[in-house]
Amino acid sequence: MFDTEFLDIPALRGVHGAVRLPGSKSISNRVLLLAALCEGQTTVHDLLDSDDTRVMLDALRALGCGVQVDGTRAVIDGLGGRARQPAADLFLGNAGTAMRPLTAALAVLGGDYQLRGIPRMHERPIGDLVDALQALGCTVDYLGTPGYPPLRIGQPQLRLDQPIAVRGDVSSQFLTALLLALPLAAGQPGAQDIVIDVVGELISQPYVEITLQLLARFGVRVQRQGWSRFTIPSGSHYQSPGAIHVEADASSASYFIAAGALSERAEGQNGLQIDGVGEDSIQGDIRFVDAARLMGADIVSGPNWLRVRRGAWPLKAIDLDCNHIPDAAMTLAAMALYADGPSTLRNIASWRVKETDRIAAMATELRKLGATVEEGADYIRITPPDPVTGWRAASLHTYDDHRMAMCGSLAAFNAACLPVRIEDPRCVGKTYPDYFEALFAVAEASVPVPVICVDGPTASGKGTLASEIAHRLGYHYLDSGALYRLTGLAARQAGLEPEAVNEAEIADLARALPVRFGPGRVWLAGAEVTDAIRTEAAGMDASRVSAFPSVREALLKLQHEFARLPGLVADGRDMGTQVFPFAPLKVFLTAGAAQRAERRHKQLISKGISANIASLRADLQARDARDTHRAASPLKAAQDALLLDNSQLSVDESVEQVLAWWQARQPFQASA
Ligand SMILES: Nc1ncnc2c1ncn2[C@@H]1O[C@H](COP(=O)(O)OP(=O)(O)O)[C@@H](O)[C@H]1O
Ligand SMILES: Nc1ccn([C@@H]2O[C@H](COP(=O)(O)OP(=O)(O)O)[C@@H](O)[C@H]2O)c(=O)n1
Repeated sequence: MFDTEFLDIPALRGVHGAVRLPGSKSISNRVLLLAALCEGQTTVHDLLDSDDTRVMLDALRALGCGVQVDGTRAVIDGLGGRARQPAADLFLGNAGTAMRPLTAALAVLGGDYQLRGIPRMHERPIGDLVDALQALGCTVDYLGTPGYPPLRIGQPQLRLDQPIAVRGDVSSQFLTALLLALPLAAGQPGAQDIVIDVVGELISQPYVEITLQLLARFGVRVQRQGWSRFTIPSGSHYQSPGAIHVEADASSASYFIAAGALSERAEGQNGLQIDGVGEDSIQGDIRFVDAARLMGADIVSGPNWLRVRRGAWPLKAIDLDCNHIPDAAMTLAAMALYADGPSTLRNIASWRVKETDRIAAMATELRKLGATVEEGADYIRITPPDPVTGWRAASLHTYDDHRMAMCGSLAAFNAACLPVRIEDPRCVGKTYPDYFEALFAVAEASVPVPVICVDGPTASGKGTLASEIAHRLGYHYLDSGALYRLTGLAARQAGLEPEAVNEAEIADLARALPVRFGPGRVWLAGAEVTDAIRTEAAGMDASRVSAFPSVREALLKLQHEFARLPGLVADGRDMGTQVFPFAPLKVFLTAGAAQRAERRHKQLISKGISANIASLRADLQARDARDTHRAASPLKAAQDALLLDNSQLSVDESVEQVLAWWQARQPFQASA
């Protein structure tokens, strides 16, 4: 997951290959609650691992439920219709799929519970559900603003002989919450059939359909008359199905369907394969496929998969009632940027009460990209920018809303080849923590991937600076010196002295270096050598093998492979002069020999290695001399490099300076 302040996505040409989607949020949280309420143990496979599911799991633990999670597999010991903890204070973040059904289930079970979330959760209405629960005898009180969480739940005096009325035109989650909770009462001795009447037109019916299907999996068959009356038969009770698989998330699929439809078609490529969900999915958002087809996407489907590529181009503008796909419809708004005229998405009033006011947010951000946007109480109309001259490089605010961030990434497919900045990319953690990684794994940039080079003499702080810049930008990091150190070590292991007579053999080793990098660690031929390549002797060997032109040539391809989306920071001696000569920012980092010797001394002492400053200084000057005077790629500043002497600067000051240089070269307007 990208944990950076912002993420810059270079312009993208297309996507190809295959992507496997994470589990559905709606199904995951419903299944977790049902598994907790039922009798027996349930193993949940392919569970989504995200902020919202973590919130639900924590709540279930707080209620005394046995919960074991191992990646995407969870084993839940059902409570058998009783909360084991009669009192609890539950923090539910911004997860509507946890707040609503837990409120209903706990209100029906009774106890002393408080349910709260982040400030935005306290602005999301829940009054219609509370009204319905109070009418049937539950005790639910507001702890803050009436009509909104936080809530306090007490003991109920249930009256279930009359039909229960619930509004269906604000959020279908209220009905879902009651449908999940009331079977807990239907199984009690002497209980009658429980009838729920929906007041107003029920929106988001497909989500209710998911609820009904999952209830059936847990042994409760609800009878439905149209979409207005639901009957839970007396005697219903929850029974574990033993094991259950969560389908991949159809809403998450929408971003890749859109990306496939926006991709330039290339010879020999067969579009993007999306695994984990097919057109026969039980999730309502799969109907996004039809909407994407209306806009021109070329989509085929099989059991549990979809394949997408560009069909009509530009996309066709649409005028569509999106009530049946409220979440995925946001993706249509992003696709509308590429249409042949204005597109109107209607009947989307529910957008206003989601993670943020999504109509207002979408209008503001699409305007920044150059679109003309009209918004109404329950619709949005988007006129796309001129494909070549109308686009702007925008820094998109994401409102702590995962879908705003994922939709924003689709702006990177613009033909003007402008990058797009996504602020707070971490917000995708709500439903799809690895969204950007998944996108970058299948995406191809339409411009060279941005590279920042940091070259300079030994112990000037290149590694420290470059890895911190990479961390701050979410870029990959290449420690090119490590490749020479690895080559030196591989030569030693093969019994080869780093001398000219062995150059050809050492170059052969370098060409097929069996190396693997992990965060802060490195392996050579399967054995970890993170520390072994850091000794001064290994540094000296590295310096010697690096003087051989054929070794440098052999390592070139490997170094180029590090330049992957979204970008790279590379440190070494010749990053800016030889390896990445077209890099948009080159920094030549220096510091006085005395300071460098002192830093290296401190670094070694802190690792428990004894060292002498005078001999370190002599060594580094010898290394400087060899690196500077060798014929092959000598150490020197590229002509267009910016010089940074950090003798008197702290690490932070150096980092801020380089970030400021980088920002100054970006085309983004600051976000208001
Ligand atoms: N600007 C700086 N001020 C003070 N110490 C620094 C600075 N930059 C790096 N250092 C320290 O100097 C040591 C050597 O830095 P390193 O990044 O390993 O250098 P290089 O990669 O250039 O050989 C490290 O212990 C690091 O913390
Ligand atoms: N791009 C690079 C990186 C390192 N090197 C060589 O490899 C040796 C080890 O690199 P390093 O970056 O780990 O070394 P230090 O700067 O930490 O001493 C250096 O002394 C250079 O001689 C190179 O020639 N070209």
